[in-house]
Amino acid sequence: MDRSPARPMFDSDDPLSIVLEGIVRLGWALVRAIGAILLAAARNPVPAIIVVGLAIEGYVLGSRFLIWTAIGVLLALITWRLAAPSSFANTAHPRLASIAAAPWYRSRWAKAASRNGLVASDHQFNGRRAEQSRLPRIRRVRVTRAGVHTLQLSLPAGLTPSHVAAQCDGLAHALKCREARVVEDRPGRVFLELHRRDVLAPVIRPSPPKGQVDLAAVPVGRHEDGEVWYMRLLGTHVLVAGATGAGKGSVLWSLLNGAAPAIASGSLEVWAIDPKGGMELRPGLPLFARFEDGSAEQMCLTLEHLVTLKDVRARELAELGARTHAATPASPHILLVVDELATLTAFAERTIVRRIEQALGLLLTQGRACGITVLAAVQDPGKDVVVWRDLFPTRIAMRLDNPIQVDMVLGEGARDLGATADHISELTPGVAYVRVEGTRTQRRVRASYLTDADIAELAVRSPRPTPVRLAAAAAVEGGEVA
Ligand SMILES: Nc1ncnc2c1ncn2[C@@H]1O[C@H](COP(=O)(O)OP(=O)(O)OP(=O)(O)O)[C@@H](O)[C@H]1O
Repeated sequence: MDRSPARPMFDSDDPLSIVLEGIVRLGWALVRAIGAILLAAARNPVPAIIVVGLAIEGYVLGSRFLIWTAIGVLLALITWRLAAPSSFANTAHPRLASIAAAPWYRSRWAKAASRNGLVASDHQFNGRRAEQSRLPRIRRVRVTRAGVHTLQLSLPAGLTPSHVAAQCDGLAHALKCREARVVEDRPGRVFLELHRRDVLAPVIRPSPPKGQVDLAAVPVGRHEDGEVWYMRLLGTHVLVAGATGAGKGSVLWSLLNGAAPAIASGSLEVWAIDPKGGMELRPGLPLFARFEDGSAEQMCLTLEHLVTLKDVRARELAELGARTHAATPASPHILLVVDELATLTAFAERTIVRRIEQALGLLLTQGRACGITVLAAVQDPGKDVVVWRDLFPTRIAMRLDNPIQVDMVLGEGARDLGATADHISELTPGVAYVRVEGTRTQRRVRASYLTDADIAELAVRSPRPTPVRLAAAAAVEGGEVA
């Protein structure tokens, strides 16, 4: 659209030409206005139908009926709010809030975007200086049930989601919200999420046990948008990184709580290694098929047993011509939990360290197809741990000490895209950033919190069904079965 200063269409001072030009310009402005109204109606069909309905009613029945209609609608909404507050909060409130918020954001957007430098300009075009610049355009404003305001933006050529992400701080201040974050949409579009309050501030209670659990989506907490945070266990390994007190334990216990029906039915077997002397994991002993909190050598043996089991499974799969393991009670999916990866090798002799590293490397590189998932927690994602990082497809960044650690955990550029794990408050343990599978999008989440009593109840409710049935492991350890 050319917004350059008006140039005369007719090169003449003839009054008739001037009048004709005025008529053409007026006609064109009218066509554009009608087009804009139709486009707005197509994008917002419900408000458009309401406005058209009210206009017809006002025309046919007179303005008094319009007033009565408005009063009727207001009373109906108040009755709905009082009689069924949760249905109102889930259905009507987000829509009404979206309608109310849209004009506010549209009126402030141009100033907020241009003052934060979100402008695409043609510096030179065909040897001429460009005459215009463009801002991202708001396509839609939506308020979610959790109260997150989301602006869907169209990006002009020359701007990318990274440009918007880099200006999140400035946009948050300009649009009077606590935090702004970018979520990628399709090419040329992004969602700008505006968080007015921290919806993850209240402690989240664990979800009640379900009859069946899908190991591809185990509930562990809540997303910032109010949805359940599901974690995949099948076909992945999980790295949970966070400073001391960040709440790594709550991710682990929430996962075990969510997966409890599978543990009780025998389709998931949990092997636990607690190098910190069993302080974290020992309360869950009845859940574990194998538990080790002794010497580094014993922990090393446990890892090597699992490697042997992996080899047995790999051979069986090869004989069957299958490429991935299907969990059954006879051959369950195995979750190996290591509570502190760095401590595992910190105080061990060099030969043990080498054996541990070799076993862990084999499990991380070959375990997934054989139905083995490694979940490891680390306090410091420094040099020692970062070598393993790329072998963990699922990574969770809890409260970390500095921005460099955020990129160490989530990958290069994650901090710039909005994963501000170094800003997580010490008052909100369990809060973390996770990457959405298959995308560069990061989401803020919080794990549910199981008290000591909840953990004790979980251990009684969902113990493992039988002792470990690992012939291969027994062979390595001379017949010993945990
Ligand atoms: N999801 C949560 N919601 C609310 N409070 C939590 C949550 N997770 C942990 N906490 C609180 O924070 C404290 C520290 O949590 P936790 O021990 O799990 O941290 P950690 O990261 O495992 O620390 P460390 O590495 O030192 O063991 C807990 O005692 C608990 O009071």
